[in-house]
Amino acid sequence: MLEVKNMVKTFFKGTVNEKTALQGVNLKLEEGDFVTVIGGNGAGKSTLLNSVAGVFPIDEGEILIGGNDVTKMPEYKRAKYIGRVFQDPMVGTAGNMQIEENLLLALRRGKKLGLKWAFVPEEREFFKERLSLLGLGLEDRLTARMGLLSGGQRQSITLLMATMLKPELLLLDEHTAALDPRTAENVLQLTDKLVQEHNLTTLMITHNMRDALRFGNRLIMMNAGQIIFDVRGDEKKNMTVQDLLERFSVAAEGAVSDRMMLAKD
Ligand SMILES: Nc1ncnc2c1ncn2[C@@H]1O[C@H](COP(=O)(O)OP(=O)(O)OP(=O)(O)O)[C@@H](O)[C@H]1O
Repeated sequence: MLEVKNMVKTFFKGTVNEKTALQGVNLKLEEGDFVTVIGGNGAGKSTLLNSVAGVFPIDEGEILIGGNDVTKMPEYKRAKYIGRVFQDPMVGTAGNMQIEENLLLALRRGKKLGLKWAFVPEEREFFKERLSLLGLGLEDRLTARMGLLSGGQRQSITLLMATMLKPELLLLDEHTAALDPRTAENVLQLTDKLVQEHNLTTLMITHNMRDALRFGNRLIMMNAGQIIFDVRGDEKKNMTVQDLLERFSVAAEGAVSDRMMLAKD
């Protein structure tokens, strides 16, 4: 589903600010793998997701999504394979458009919309059905402006949109970090439900080690642009936050970031 081979990314190459953010990353995800990604600040987690999404070109290596070599494919073309949700709830949806218009955009992704915003009745029914999954009563507010909704409501709709046409790959970059704890938990539960329901291959960055252990079938830990730990299945299930911290301090010579420590409980 996703294969990353020897990926290298250096920012500001040849200048005093040169920074190698990814130092030969290799990663292979099987269909339905739900992988949580942890690591300290500046470890390269976002750069990994951004490189896969094609936000910038990589310096070395190869990226294959669903068997297609996308290494040199521009971001807008790669978008047909990828669903993304970012940290900022304002980014994934258009605030000045209605809920149903946003959903229609997601449903017709990659197709020409034409001049008319003609809804087929079945599409409205489908949107209502999908929105009712959220348990937020939004199925009765199809024509409400997205900008009027709370961060959690917007992030939930962004998730629905990102998964509406089953993507080959779902990329979640700390998508609950800007939400209050209760809302974050609801959005995480929704994420898990959608990932299981559609058997989505998923990479989810989180700073919360408990969440990294609770969700997904596999966990990778990054440090200094490399994957330093990759654990799955029962071994992951049986791990504790303390085990993770120990792994991290051994591999990263004690460089456990403050945010990771804070996210311990
Ligand atoms: N667009 C960019 N331009 C320049 N440098 C960048 C850019 N994106 C990331 N970097 C640098 O690359 C390194 C890795 O950053 P990245 O954002 O991938 O880390 P991260 O693990 O996601 O960290 P955090 O948890 O703090 O978000 C850092 O040194 C960062 O400053």
